[in-house]
Amino acid sequence: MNILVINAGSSSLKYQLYDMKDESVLASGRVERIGMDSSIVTHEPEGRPEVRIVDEILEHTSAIKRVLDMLTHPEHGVLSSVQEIDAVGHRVVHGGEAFKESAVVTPETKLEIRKLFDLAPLHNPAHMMGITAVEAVLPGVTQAVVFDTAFHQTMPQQSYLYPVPMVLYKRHAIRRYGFHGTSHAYVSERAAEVLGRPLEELKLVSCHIGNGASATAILHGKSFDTSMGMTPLEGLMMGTRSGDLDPAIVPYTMNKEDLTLSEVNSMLNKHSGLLAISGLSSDMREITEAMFDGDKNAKLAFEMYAYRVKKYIGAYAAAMNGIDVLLFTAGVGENSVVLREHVCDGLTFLGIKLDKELNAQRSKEARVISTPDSSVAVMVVPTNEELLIARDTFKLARQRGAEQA
Ligand SMILES: Nc1ncnc2c1ncn2[C@@H]1O[C@H](COP(=O)(O)OP(=O)(O)O)[C@@H](O)[C@H]1O
Ligand SMILES: CC(=O)OP(=O)(O)O
Ligand SMILES: [Mg+2]
Repeated sequence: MNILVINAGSSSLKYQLYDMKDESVLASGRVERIGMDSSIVTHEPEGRPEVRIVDEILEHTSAIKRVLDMLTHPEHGVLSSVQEIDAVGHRVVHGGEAFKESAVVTPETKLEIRKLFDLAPLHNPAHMMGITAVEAVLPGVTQAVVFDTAFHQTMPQQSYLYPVPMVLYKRHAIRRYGFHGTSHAYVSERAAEVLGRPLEELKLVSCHIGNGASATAILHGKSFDTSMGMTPLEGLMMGTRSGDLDPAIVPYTMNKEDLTLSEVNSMLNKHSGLLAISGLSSDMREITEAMFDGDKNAKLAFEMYAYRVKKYIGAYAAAMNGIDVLLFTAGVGENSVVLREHVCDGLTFLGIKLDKELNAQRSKEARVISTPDSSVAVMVVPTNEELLIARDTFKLARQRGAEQA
C-alpha cells in the first residue's frame, strides 16, 4: 500500500510517499512560497538527484496537482499513475478535545477541524486547504488526519487546566492541549529503543525545537505536561512567537499602542520571539551566525531562547521527581551544537553532563551525547512525524478497506 503524507502550511506543503510494505520512502519534497510570485518545488525521488522547479503556484490545489505530476513524471516520477496512491495522511496541528486519536476524513471530521481554526490560526486553515485540495484532485481516496494534540490527551487535569473560572473550560474548552505530539511520541519511543530500556520505566523531557518549539514531560510513556497551551503560542520562545509572558501585557499593550485584537495576536504570533529580539531573523542559523560575528542583539536572542528551554527542563524534572532522559529534536534541536551546549550548561545539579565531543558530532542517527557518568542520558533523536502519520493512515485505510469489503 502506498501512502502519501502531507504537512500543509500556509505557504508551503511538504510531502512524503511511503511504500508501507517495508515503510520505505519512495519520494519526498516540498512546495514553498505558495501564492507568491515564484513558488519553488523541490522533489526528491529516493536514490536519484533532487529536482527543483520555480513556477507560479497560486493556491494549494495547484500545489497538490504539482506534487502528483512530480510523483508520476516520466523522468522524475516513482509511480505510473496516481491510482497507485492508496491513501493520504495529513498532519493536523489542533484536534481539540474531539480527537484523542487519528481519524478518517469525513464531513464531520472536517467540521470539527474547522471549529478549531481560531485556536491554531497559523496551522489548521492551511491543513484544511490541503485536505480539500486532495479531495479535488484525487476524488474518493481515503484521507486520514493525525493530530499534534492527540498524544497530550493523557495529561492529568492539574497539567491541562488553567487557573481561571471553570466556566471557561466548560463553555469554551479553554485548556492546555499541547502540540508536536506526534513528534514527542516518536522520539520518546526511539530513545527508549536506542537505550534498550522500556519506555514505561523512564522519565523523559523531550525538547522539540524547530520553527515552533515545545517541551514535554513524558512519564511512563505518556504525556504528563507540555509547554504549548490552548494554542501553539505558549511556552518556549520561538522563531516568531513569544512563548510565555504575563497575560496582563496583552490588554496593556492594546491600550497603550491602540492595537486591535487581531493586531496583538499577529504581534505575538508573527513578530515576536527570535525575530523581535534580534531584529534580524526568525531563523536560528542566521541568529547563530550573527552572534558569532559579534551582533549583540542576536546574542541576547540566542541566550533568552536557550535560557527558556533550560527553565522548562528544570520544571519538568521537578514535576516528575526526576529525569532519566533529556531529548533534543527538530530543526534546531537536531542541528544546533551550540544551543544544546548552552541549554545543558549549568545543569549538573540534575545529573546532566554533556560530552562536548559527542555533542559536536554530525549524524542523522539517534544518539547519546552525554558522558558515561552522566546520570541523565542526553540524546539527539531526529524526529519523523511523517512516518508516524503514514503508520496511522495505513492502519485506518486497512480498517476502512476491511469494513467496505
Ligand atoms: N544547523 C542548524 N543550526 C541551527 N539551527 C538550524 C540548523 N538547521 C536548521 N535550523 C533551524 O531549524 C528551524 C526549523 O526547524 P524545523 O523543525 O525544520 O521547523 P518546521 O518543521 O516547524 O518548519 C529554523 O529555525 C532553522 O534555522
Ligand atoms: C504546532 C507548531 O508549532 O508546529 P510548527 O512547529 O510546525 O510550527
Ligand atoms: Mg515542524
